Amino acid sequence: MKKVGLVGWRGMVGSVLMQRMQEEKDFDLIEPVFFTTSQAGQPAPQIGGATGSLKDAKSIDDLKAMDIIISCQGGDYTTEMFGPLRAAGWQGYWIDAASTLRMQEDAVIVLDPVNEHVIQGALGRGVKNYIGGNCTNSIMLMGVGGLFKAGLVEWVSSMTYQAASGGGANHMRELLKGMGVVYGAVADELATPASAILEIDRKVAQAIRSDVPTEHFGAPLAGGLIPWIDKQLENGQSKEEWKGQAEVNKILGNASPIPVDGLCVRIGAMRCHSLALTIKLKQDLPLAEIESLIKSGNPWVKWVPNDREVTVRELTPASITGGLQIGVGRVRKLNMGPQYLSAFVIGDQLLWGAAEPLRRMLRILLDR
Ligand SMILES: NC(=O)C1=CN([C@@H]2O[C@H](COP(=O)(O)OP(=O)(O)OC[C@H]3O[C@@H](n4cnc5c(N)ncnc54)[C@H](OP(=O)(O)O)[C@@H]3O)[C@@H](O)[C@H]2O)C=CC1
Ligand SMILES: N[C@@H](CC(=O)OP(=O)(O)O)C(=O)O
Repeated sequence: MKKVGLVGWRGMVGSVLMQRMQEEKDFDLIEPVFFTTSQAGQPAPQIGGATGSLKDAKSIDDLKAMDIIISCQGGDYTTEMFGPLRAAGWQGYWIDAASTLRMQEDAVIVLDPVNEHVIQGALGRGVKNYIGGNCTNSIMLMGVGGLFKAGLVEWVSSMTYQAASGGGANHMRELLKGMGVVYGAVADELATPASAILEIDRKVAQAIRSDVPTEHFGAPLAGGLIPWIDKQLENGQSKEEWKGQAEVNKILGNASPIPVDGLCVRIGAMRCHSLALTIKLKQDLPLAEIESLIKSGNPWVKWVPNDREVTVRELTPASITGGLQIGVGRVRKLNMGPQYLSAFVIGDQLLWGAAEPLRRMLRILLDR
């Protein structure tokens, strides 16, 4: 059995990965070894039949003993450990959630329902680094990958609605605390049906400006939104926006890049990322054909007809969160012309957005 080193297993992405690996019985196929950057020597978790103690995730010798390493520990860890580990002669497979290595020549961005051909080609060439994509990009491609596969996409404008979980556990907590602060500011008035709505609104605005915590997001998210995610680049894009075109084309293995651009916005959802897409198709196709191409993209596409009642029930974080289905709906032709299509795509940011592509890459390696 392959020795698989698990780094970052107790973080948010790592915990979702552990859950999925247990559900899919992946631990039956591996010898798991749990690592930590902070708790070396403490007992390993009771996951997947592991015994013994936690290994030091900074020990090159311990890491070198692994056939495969999966890291959900974050970019700083990858930056610190990956180079020295390879320099020490380690030849194993590195599977990672962090963005650090994504764009490197010797790394593949993994999303096998969309790019298994790219992954298999790279395995054949002896590539050893397999990195999960940015959550928004993975969710978009899981949603409308069928259109890309058919070679129909001329360009995509993608406006995102990204959940708090993209920032990590502390960001989710901050959102919830902020919601509590907003509610608390007007709890008495809400209990009194006769209270004046403008007074409630004034107090809420005051609470959002002054009292909602901003330590992690840098601005109040509860009751609002933040139209910037990640660093600022010189061309005016945010880093999150830059990843769209760079990663989507790398995932697809495109020789000539398809333009992908838009604005990335943080909203007060917990763990579902959504995207409102404008897609320019290379040709005018009937909607029924477009629907069948999108549905044929992969088995996780949940097609939601462009109908009010079903959309508000099925194409929402409340419906999608915690599951593997990727909702695709609001698909219609836009006024701009018959080749212009709208689509709304929504998925769980921690599943297809982070943990699931890594888990499936492990299975691809184990099945070889
Ligand atoms: N968040 C996301 O949605 C996405 C994240 N990623 C990547 O995954 C990386 C990890 O993200 P995420 O899982 O959100 O990070 P977390 O902050 O939840 O976890 C990272 C590490 O923090 C340490 N840690 C310290 N205190 C605690 C605690 N109380 N509970 C759990 N862990 C603790 C753990 O390491 P130790 O055991 O060594 O102390 C853990 O592995 C990101 O940096 C990013 O590179 C990629 C795509 C999406
Ligand atoms: N930046 C994403 C989450 C993330 O970790 O992305 P990446 O893996 O590309 O750094 C978000 O905030 O929603």
